[in-house]
Amino acid sequence: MSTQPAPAARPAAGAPVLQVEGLTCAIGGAVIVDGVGFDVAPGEFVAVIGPNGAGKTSLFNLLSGLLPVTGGTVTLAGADITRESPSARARRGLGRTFQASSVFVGLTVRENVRLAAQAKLGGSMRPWQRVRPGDAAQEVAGRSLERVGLGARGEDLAGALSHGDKRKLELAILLATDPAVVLLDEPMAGVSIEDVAGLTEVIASVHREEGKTVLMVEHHMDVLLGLADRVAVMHHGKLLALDTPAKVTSDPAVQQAYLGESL
Ligand SMILES: Nc1ncnc2c1ncn2[C@@H]1O[C@H](COP(=O)(O)OP(=O)(O)OP(=O)(O)O)[C@@H](O)[C@H]1O
Repeated sequence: MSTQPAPAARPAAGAPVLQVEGLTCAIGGAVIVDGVGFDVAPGEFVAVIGPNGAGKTSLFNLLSGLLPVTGGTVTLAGADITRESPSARARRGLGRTFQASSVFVGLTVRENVRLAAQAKLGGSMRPWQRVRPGDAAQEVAGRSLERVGLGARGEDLAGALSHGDKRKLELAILLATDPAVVLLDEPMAGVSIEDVAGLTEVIASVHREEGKTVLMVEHHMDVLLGLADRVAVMHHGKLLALDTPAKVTSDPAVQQAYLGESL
């Protein structure tokens, strides 16, 4: 394993941090993502919406390298990453959360974050590693937990957290790897109504105060309206619209795509 921390993705001045061109994925005769193209500026917040089965998660899987690209390109900070492995993309600063919760429930909250920090710093992935004073991974873990409002829960088992707090923990794990571009796949999925506002505020502050570029799949437009600079609408694997939340919600083609579902 390399002992050098990977450099964060940094585009040339004025250039997009993420460029997607003609992105296509055909599996077994079905085209699940079809010629999708868009640019994302550094620090921008782009929401990705669309009816069920529209291709939102598949788009994220293509961006993070979990699905094979069969056409088109993905460029991160000027580097063509289309054929790179998920871990190579992560080292370049492309971070990702998943629709389903993915924390180690048998480890403490702090250990979960510390593991990610250790991996980023090029150290061991052993959760039982002895912590020394001034330990960099421990400090990163502490800062990341404070960042998401879990500073007081570090010694609790991750399995004891509420679903909403597990989502915050996933965000802290992601932040510990210091990604430049963050892909959040339905971070509100399964979160109770009471927890949605708190989680929304955490995501907003991470975006606003740390200048992270965020792409977020989300079904609820009310959550997105206050967060997103632009909204990308997927439909049948294609990019149907990409515009401000107000323009997208009043777009007749988008309303037609959502016929029978709430926008
Ligand atoms: N690995 C795969 N192999 C074959 N088909 C797939 C694969 N992954 C996704 N699909 C198909 O691609 C289409 C898009 O799925 P995807 O999960 O990307 O949609 P989505 O917009 O994220 O939906 P939802 O909002 O329900 O999560 C679906 O028809 C799905 O069955």
